[in-house]
Amino acid sequence: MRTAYSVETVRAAERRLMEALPDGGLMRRAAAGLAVVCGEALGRVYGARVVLLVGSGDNGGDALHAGARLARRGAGVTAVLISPERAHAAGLAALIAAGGRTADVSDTEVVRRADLVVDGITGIGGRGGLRPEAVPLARAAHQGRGVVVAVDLPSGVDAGSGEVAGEAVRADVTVTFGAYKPGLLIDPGRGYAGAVRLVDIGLDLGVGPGPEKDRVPGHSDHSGQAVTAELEALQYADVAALLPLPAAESDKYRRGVVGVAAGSARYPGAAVLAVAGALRGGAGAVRYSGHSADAVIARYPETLVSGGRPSEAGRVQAWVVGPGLGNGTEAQEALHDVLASDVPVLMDADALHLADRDAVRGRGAPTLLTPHAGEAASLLGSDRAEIERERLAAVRELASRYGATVLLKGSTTLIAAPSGGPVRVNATGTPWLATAGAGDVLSGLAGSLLAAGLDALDAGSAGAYLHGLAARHAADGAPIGAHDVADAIPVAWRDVRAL
Ligand SMILES: NC(=O)C1=CN([C@@H]2O[C@H](COP(=O)(O)OP(=O)(O)OC[C@H]3O[C@@H](n4cnc5c(N)ncnc54)[C@H](OP(=O)(O)O)[C@@H]3O)[C@@H](O)[C@H]2O)[C@@H](O)CC1
Ligand SMILES: Nc1ncnc2c1ncn2[C@@H]1O[C@H](COP(=O)(O)OP(=O)(O)O)[C@@H](O)[C@H]1O
Ligand SMILES: [K+]
Repeated sequence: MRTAYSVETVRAAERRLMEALPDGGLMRRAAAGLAVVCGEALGRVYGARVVLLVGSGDNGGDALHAGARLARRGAGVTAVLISPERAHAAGLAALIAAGGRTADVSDTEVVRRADLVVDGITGIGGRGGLRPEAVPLARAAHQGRGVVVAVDLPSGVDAGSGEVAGEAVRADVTVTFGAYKPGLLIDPGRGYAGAVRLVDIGLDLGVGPGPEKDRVPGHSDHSGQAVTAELEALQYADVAALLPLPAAESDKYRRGVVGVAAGSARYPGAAVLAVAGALRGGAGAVRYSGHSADAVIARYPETLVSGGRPSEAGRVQAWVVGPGLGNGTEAQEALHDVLASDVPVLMDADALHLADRDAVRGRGAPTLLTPHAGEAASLLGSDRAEIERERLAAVRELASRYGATVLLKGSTTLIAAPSGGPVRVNATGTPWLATAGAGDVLSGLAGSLLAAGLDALDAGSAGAYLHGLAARHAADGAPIGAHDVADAIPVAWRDVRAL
């Protein structure tokens, strides 16, 4: 499990550690790790042209100390000081003592010519996008020939949310200290970070190795304070441990039956795609209820179809409702039946528009909502752009309002439980997944995992993981249709289980 912590949590852990270390000791650790990654990025340090973009806080101090190390190894190091009078004094002295020099903030040419640009404008203390004086430097770094290494996080990215208000540095590599920050894992910030390298500076966040310990919410650190991760990203091994596997005594019913209430005369394809996902999600059988039975059977003859209402379809262990359902009376009846059932329900697409909030909140069994940003915006009375800017806040707000687990789709997929706790983030997707019907496949897949017995948070996050991985396998650099994603789900399972 990869975890990210809030800025407040990281700062508190830093304070505790700083008290135990000599003055400047923590920054020297950070700078040493940063210099190692810079050296790797350069390949050959001796004779390289290194430019440091130095802001007025400790982030600039890290850059200056790392620059001093590179200068001692024979690099030509120039520090562009954005506020010369406020630059980190000890860092600047170390750089000058090591033979480095300074340049004026207007000198974008030196940035353009550098082999390596180290972005130390702002770290976790940054607020808002880059200020105007820093923008030309960030642009020059992007346009120049050198590799860009961001210190702690790309300047201009909000550490807590990934929001980018205005411009931000585009890094090839980000060297982050002590713990991942949410802004490195959530778009748009994630898109600015490049490859993220975590440097251990000895912070104690109460996090041990292995997924079990990481998963304990409110795990206690040395000071006795509860430390809860802000975000969790499942890794291969975590997903492998969650996947339902048939045992010797399994039969199709014991593996779980998933019901799919989807499709309409107008949108039969959505039913076919949801069933396609459901058949590959680990349930032993898929029941289909609705008006697209002929289309479903034609493509997937193994489906148990019924043309009546979901309440007449027979026993299932979880329902998927919504894709292509439409909004007529029959759609409302189907949704009513499904919500009245005592099994977990995944609601997607039209079901999200039709559902009454109190009906969802009042359910005894778990509910998983899977909106994309547009659907989330209409549920929250907001607009799509705002949801995409502040995904973390949006998914938490929805989970709390609906008393349900919410999976917010998009370039970054986030899954939040109604009880709070760490939000899951999934990064296996690819922009090739932005294709019509891909969400229908996900709803079937995650619903099938629910029917097989996973809880809503695990079903959503393991489903999103497999879905993204399947898309990567299917696309492999070329456009794909949603059915290709469904076809590649077994490849993704094998990939995860191969560990
Ligand atoms: N704490 C520790 O133990 C350790 C911390 N470490 C390092 O310290 C970093 C945190 O340092 P920090 O707290 O000094 O804040 P930092 O990120 O440098 O930025 C604040 C400065 O930037 C300015 N500024 C703000 N917004 C801006 C904007 N949009 N555009 C431009 N400028 C802006 C703001 O100026 P002001 O608002 O006062 O005018 C203020 O002066 C952390 O990320 C890590 O790298 C490591 O060494 C490990 C040990
Ligand atoms: N830029 C992107 N990068 C990665 N995944 C994406 C991107 N855009 C969309 N997706 C994923 O593609 C799927 C699209 O689902 P959705 O928006 O519901 O489409 P549809 O309604 O056509 O099925 C979701 O799983 C979403 O997370
Ligand atoms: K930075």
